[in-house]
Amino acid sequence: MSLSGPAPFSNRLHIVTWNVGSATPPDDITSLLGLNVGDGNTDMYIIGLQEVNSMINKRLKDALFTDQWSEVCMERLSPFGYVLVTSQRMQGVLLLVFAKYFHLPFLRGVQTETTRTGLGGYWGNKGGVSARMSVYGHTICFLNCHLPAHMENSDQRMEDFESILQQQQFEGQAATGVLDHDVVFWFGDLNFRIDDLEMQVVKSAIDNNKFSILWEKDQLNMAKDSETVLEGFQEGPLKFPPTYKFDVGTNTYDTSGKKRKPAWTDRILWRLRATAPAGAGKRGSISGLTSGAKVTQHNYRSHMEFTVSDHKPVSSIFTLQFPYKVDLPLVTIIVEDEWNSVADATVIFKLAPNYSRSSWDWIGLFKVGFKHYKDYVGYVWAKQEESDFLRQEHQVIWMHVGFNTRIIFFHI
Ligand SMILES: O=P(O)(O)O[C@@H]1[C@H](O)[C@H](O)[C@@H](OP(=O)(O)O)[C@H](OP(=O)(O)O)[C@H]1O
Repeated sequence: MSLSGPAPFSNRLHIVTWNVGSATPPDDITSLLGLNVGDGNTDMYIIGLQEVNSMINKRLKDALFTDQWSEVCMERLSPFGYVLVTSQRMQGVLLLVFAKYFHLPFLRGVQTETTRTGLGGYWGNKGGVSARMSVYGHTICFLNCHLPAHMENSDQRMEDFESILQQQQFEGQAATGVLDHDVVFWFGDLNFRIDDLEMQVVKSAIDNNKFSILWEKDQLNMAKDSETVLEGFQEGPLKFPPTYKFDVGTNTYDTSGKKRKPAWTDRILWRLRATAPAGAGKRGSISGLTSGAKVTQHNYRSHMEFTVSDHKPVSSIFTLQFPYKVDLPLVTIIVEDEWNSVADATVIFKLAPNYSRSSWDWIGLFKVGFKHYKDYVGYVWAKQEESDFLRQEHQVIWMHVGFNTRIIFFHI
């Protein structure tokens, strides 16, 4: 581990949650991703969807991704240098985590979890999917939930959230449960409603931009006062109109026979792990290192322009700051020269002393603009021969590769 001086390290995250209501993706999601207004400084995109249709996308050859939403997100983000780091799907609940390709060597311990809570835990129409990783040495967990619908199920939503937290356990020492991570982002169609107030009162508050009248009757805000599991979770002010429920294709609240009361069902919250008091043992010392972690929310908004679903998408941009950065690569790849022939296609790699090799390690050759880690042009196994044990440098040679562009990664 290296402490690279006093300068804090910061990461810009763009998080989206959207219940897409089984719709096919709209042609253009540029504004949802802020690609039209951004300064290109976003480090990671985290996209949590609910009610994704399971229809197989025949255009996609790679069997890994079988839905149009993953494809459209990859198509939009890869030209900007974002690569899908991991994804997790549980029926309609989908989580996609993208990062700028040059961060990849420093995103480690990537794991995902799923928890079904529908039909008493047997059906994945409701529940949570998560992805965790360490980012330059700091543990982060992203949890995308779709909690039960309907006004009267507020307690059930809290119970399901607790059971998702209990059931999601990751391997390894650094962080085993969701709340053990340095930072947690919790988002999704959490399905909380606005209690008590009559439809007319809610609609008039919305029409007159007086959202604060509704805040205190929002079930999630109310639950924050009484539920211990919500301690430490923070959320920015809801300064956008409730994102549910709209007539599809319009910006008009539900005119169907169901007449659902508008609600902020779609939310993005975050939580910093509490720092253990001094002398609290091993955990305490880990916490000591992360005590300067800071999350700044730059915006929290809905996107009214998207009408394919009965929900509007919600997005938020955050800066994450940590007091230090672990930026020593486990593997250094050295390409000495331009490759002009197959014979030149040689790469030397050096491993950090603390890196324990696996026979599954491979080195991939990627085109600039690659979409995910299996999107390689070619790969070779980073095999370890007995005679290699004492060597610090190792060499691999590619055969049969094209020589257009290249990015090389060691896959752990
Ligand atoms: O698709 P699922 O997981 O089974 O759950 C449905 C989903 O949450 C819909 O949003 C909801 O419709 P509303 O948003 O209109 O309430 C529907 O309620 P419903 O049974 O009243 O149609 C739920 O059953």
